[in-house]
Amino acid sequence: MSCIRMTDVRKSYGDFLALDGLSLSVEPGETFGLLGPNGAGKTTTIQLLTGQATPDAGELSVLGTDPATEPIETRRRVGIVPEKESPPSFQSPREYFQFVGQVRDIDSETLSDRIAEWADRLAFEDKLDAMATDLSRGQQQKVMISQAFLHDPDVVFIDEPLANLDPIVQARVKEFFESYRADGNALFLSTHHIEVAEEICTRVGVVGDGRLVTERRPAEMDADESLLDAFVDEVGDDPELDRRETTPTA
Ligand SMILES: Nc1ncnc2c1ncn2[C@@H]1O[C@H](COP(=O)(O)OP(=O)(O)OP(=O)(O)O)[C@@H](O)[C@H]1O
Repeated sequence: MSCIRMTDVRKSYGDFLALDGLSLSVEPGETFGLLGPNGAGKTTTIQLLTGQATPDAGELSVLGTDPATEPIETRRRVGIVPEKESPPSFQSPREYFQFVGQVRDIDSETLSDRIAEWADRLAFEDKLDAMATDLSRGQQQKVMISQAFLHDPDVVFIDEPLANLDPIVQARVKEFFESYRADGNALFLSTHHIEVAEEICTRVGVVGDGRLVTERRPAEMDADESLLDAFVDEVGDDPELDRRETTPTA
């Protein structure tokens, strides 16, 4: 069974058609990357799949749950690192993780082991008890990545997974992603960094015109093919896509 399935999903904001029949699926063991121009609908797609927004039409399924009608059940099963979000400013990372542990029903021994494991993996043990407001952007990103995996979810959604991370931490995150994927879980990433998508994704989809316009498997691409060329060919001349105004019904 697919971990993630979207079929003919449409989503408008007022008159503005953000998704126009988007279909995709992600299987266990995949790292799926979503590429697309600014405003193409990547964040909207993640919001729909994680129960933060509801579609106007179409079908959604995440680990056998429907995020539109069972958002709490979906969020219990997945991890999320949303775009532009930080840990709560007046909590320490440890306090925030304890809160996540309570909401996600993680027993205290397991939780303290996982906090230690993530602080070690991403090298922020010395900041575990600092106020989040005093952390750098990169340190906040480390906390946000860690919280997404604390409850051992089967699918994790991350917007710009390597943003603000130094090269050593990036390497550790990539190594973890690879083992997480290889264990039969799925990662759903959204990024503007084509080289990141090329390096860490097993499959990449390009969104344009509110739909998935092409897909590539980086490992299977010919030496003379590039994801950048595929991206430019499909969406390069149309950054603010003229489809968007839905025709008013008189
Ligand atoms: N709440 C909203 N109200 C109105 N329009 C919205 C809303 N949220 C998103 N949109 C519009 O829907 C389109 C898709 O937005 P979305 O954030 O999904 O794009 P994106 O691919 O994540 O963009 P970026 O790469 O710039 O982050 C954009 O044109 C955006 O302006």
